[in-house]
Amino acid sequence: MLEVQKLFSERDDRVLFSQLSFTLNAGEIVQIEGQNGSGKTTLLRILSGLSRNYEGAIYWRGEPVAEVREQYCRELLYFGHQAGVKAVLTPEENLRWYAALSPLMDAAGIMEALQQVGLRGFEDVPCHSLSAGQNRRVSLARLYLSRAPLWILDEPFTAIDKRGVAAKERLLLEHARRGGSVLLTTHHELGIQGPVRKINLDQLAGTSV
Ligand SMILES: Nc1ncnc2c1ncn2[C@@H]1O[C@H](COP(=O)(O)OP(=O)(O)OP(=O)(O)O)[C@@H](O)[C@H]1O
Repeated sequence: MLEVQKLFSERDDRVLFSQLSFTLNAGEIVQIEGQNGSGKTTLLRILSGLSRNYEGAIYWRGEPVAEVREQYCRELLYFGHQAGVKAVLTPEENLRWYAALSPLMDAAGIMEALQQVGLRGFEDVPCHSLSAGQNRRVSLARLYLSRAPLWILDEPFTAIDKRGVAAKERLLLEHARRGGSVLLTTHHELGIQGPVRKINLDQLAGTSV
């Protein structure tokens, strides 16, 4: 589904990765590993179309991403470092806003999604009154609503407690079993028993995998 060829990126004259090539297939979960500052977020931002700071080629369903950008963005769910939640809105309003932006979000499932992330009872509370972990949970609730085939998730488990992490890991596995693909970074050791492939930027920058 997603193919990366000979990707090169540098920051402040420091090469983060070069000649980085890999494929993310349907039904696969790929974890990008690497030490702090190795370029994981940079890579995910490039693949999400948020950064053009790269050389190399990115293909979506066999087509250069630049030529199918609209379709690619529609089929992509990106979860970044920031919770991406509007503080003045409630959890329910935030999810309705997301659903209005994406045709691949199931607005009818919002209350169930809030239940799944443990936020029933908080649906009407402005997000500025919620904790950091609860705000991350509002954003993570999008995973329960999304029918986007490609999930790119940057540190999705930050500030999430153990039970929450286990539930999200199950969700990633279900997504892969339905034929979806997941590309994620996490410093947390994944407990997923399934199709997880790892790419270590420390070891593999400059090579093909
Ligand atoms: N806004 C920025 N301006 C300039 N350089 C930056 C910026 N953000 C990151 N960098 C540089 O790019 C490099 C890669 O950063 P990146 O955030 O991709 O690393 P990471 O592997 O995700 O790190 P972490 O595990 O700490 O989240 C870092 O060494 C940093 O010096």
